[in-house]
Amino acid sequence: MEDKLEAFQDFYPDDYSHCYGCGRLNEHGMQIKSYWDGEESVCRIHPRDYYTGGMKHIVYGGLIASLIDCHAAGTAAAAKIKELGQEMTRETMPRFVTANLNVNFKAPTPIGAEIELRGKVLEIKGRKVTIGVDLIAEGVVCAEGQALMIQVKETL
Ligand SMILES: CCCCCCCCCCCCCC(=O)SCCNC(=O)CCNC(=O)[C@H](O)C(C)(C)COP(=O)(O)OP(=O)(O)OC[C@H]1O[C@@H](n2cnc3c(N)ncnc32)[C@H](O)[C@@H]1OP(=O)(O)O
Repeated sequence: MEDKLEAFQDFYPDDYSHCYGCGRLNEHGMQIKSYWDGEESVCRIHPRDYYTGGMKHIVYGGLIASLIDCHAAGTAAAAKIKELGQEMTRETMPRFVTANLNVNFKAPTPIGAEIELRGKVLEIKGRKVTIGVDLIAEGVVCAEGQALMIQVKETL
């Protein structure tokens, strides 16, 4: 039976599905899944309890940056295809890589809590898409990120 395609990352073709953060074919990765929620994108994940950042009860900052990065990459692809007025398919989905990523760590992110990432499309300018992402745990915005994503030329 064919897999149910729903999340942005499910539309990445196999060759582009090995990312540690979002590749559905990376069995050791986080395999995050991002979706539209109105004009925003959303991703929810429960990081394993060994992703600790120094102290046992907080999440490692590098993981936080990875989550923001990969959610922004998926949101950029979904936003671009929406701008083009096309449907997401494995044939049409554009691929984006990170050119620049900034993260402000605002509060410790508790281990064990569900993390919600909420993405906003800030700008689409040709191949360049800028995404803002809030990382929220237990109702607190623990980190804010902004990513400049560039569309891979072969997928233009
Ligand atoms: C090939 C990789 C495949 C990945 C598949 C992903 C699948 C999904 C997985 C998701 C993975 C999750 C995410 C990950 O982890 S992705 C992994 C981490 N990221 C990378 O490894 C990317 C490495 N960098 C590159 O490959 C190239 O530099 C890219 C492709 C980004 C651009 O090189 P390219 O030759 O294509 O384009 P260009 O140089 O003509 O620039 C074009 C425009 O962009 C502007 N600009 C460029 N850089 C910057 C900057 N730092 N700040 C501000 N602006 C910048 C530039 O001024 C120009 O603007 P304009 O003059 O047009 O106005």
